[in-house]
Amino acid sequence: MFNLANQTTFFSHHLPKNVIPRQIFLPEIQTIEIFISIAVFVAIHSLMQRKQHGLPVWPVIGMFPSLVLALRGDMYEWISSVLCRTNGTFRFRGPWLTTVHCVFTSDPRNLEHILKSRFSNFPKGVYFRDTMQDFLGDGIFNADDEVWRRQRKTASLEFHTAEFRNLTTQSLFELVHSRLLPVLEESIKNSVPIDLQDVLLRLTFDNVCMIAFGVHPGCLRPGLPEIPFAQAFEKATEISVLRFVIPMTMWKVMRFLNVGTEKKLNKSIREVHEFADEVIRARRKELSSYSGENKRRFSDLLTVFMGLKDDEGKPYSDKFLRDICVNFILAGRDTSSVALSWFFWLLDNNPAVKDKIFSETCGIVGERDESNMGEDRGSVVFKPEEVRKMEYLQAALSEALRLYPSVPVDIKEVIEDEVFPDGTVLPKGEKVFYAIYAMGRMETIWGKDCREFKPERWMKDGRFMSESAYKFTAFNGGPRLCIGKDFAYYQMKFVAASIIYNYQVKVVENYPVVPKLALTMYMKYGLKVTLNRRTG
Ligand code: HEM
Repeated sequence: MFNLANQTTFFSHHLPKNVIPRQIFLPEIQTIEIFISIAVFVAIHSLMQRKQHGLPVWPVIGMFPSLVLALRGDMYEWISSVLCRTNGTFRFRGPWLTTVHCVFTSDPRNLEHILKSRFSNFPKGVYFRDTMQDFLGDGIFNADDEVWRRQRKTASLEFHTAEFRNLTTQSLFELVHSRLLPVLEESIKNSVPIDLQDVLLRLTFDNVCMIAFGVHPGCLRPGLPEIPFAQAFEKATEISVLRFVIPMTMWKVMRFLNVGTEKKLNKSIREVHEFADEVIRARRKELSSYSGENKRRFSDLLTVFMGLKDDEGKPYSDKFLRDICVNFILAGRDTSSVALSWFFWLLDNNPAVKDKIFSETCGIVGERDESNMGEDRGSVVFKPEEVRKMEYLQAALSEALRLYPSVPVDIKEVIEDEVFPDGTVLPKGEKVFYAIYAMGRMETIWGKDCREFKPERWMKDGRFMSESAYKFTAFNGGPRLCIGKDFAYYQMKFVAASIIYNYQVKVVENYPVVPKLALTMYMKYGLKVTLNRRTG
């Protein structure tokens, strides 16, 4: 029979001599038992909620433990697995009294609803604006309503002018032939692997600075020098995204005290802004020395916006001009280069696709008239009309973006109570994350082979066939469809074709390739490759 007195004696025999045995009373044991029973019940109940809600829901802290665990691994794969379990939509419940609550979706019907049918009810919203305000200010990515509309209209018009097209293609041509290929040649000469992601980031950074500012920071040149502005820009995007997973009050307090990640963010943003302010000052000075028609020789966005007036008929402030440029750099810098990095990694794993792209480029060069034949391989420059003909390459790039979209997750906020087409109820103020990365991994959207890299799924009768923007959302959709989409395809095709036509690219064996948590889908450790010149 259970005897409490005997139990106490048993314990006292086994205690070191100098420890005075403490009496354990029945009520105390009962309290412990009750406490353990409650804990077990709560744990079982919370874990059982995983079936209904996709994740365990704990009292007070909600699903936060799962998020913390996910942050230590691959966040995008984690979101995808939860969305696959929950048929494409789930509600994330964070700790009580925090802002970490939202809905995740990857259902194309919901995406069409958000991005097109009910566009005005799903702005970027206060939460996104608050989180990104320090870095992006009132620039196009961070703006809604009139502030967004005005920038969108002006930029869209400018992107379609002949001067702008000339500026972008000319700058790209020079970057590839006078910078990229010499840098790649240097790595062959020195027989050292090269970080292709770093090289591509430098290329698109120089290219987009030309588009936004009309200046060339010179990131891509032999020796690959460190450019403080580019480094600060990267740090600022990386740290800004952390604000989405830290409770708002916490990062606001850290910002106020200027400590931890907020201190680093503050420093990086200051450096980005100082660079932009300097360019703006120099441009104003330069423009004031020109008159009339001479001003037309600048077709970058900064100069275009400098010539416009706000609602009150006043020229835009330097701060607003800075925001516009910083946002365009963010839009055009990382997106194409990280997409190209994933593309080259996928080609390394799929040599048959690489061979097909090489054959396509050779076929196009082969169609040139006799006078151009016999050109040295390195001196072949693809013309815009030839780049447009590379349909299989376009399919392969689209397939890479389907699996590794440059913007893996995007966010909107609901203004008025709403119901998604899949029945999910969204109260006013709810934050909605649409998981573009997860969409590429949904069998319900792309079929059983969704995780395979198959450019052929984009080809029909030998021609590239695009997909609905609500199924393939790498470039967003609806009124906020990426302004730079056509240019981005041109840029990626030109760069990819120039590399593949000239070199065999091989990823260094066993090189770790994993995504990094940032606004855009960087490879955490870059992409180390070796190059061999093609001959013949
Ligand atoms: C592979 C390359 C690219 C991809 C995957 C891409 C993707 C996207 C996505 C997903 C958005 C929506 C972002 C949001 O609203 O939160 C977007 C917007 C935008 N993109 Fe791109 N982009 C690419 C290249 C470019 C380039 C090269 C430029 C310009 C030089 C550019 C300019 C813009 C602009 C200005 C917006 C804002 C549109 C708006 O809010 O109205 N993009 N892009």
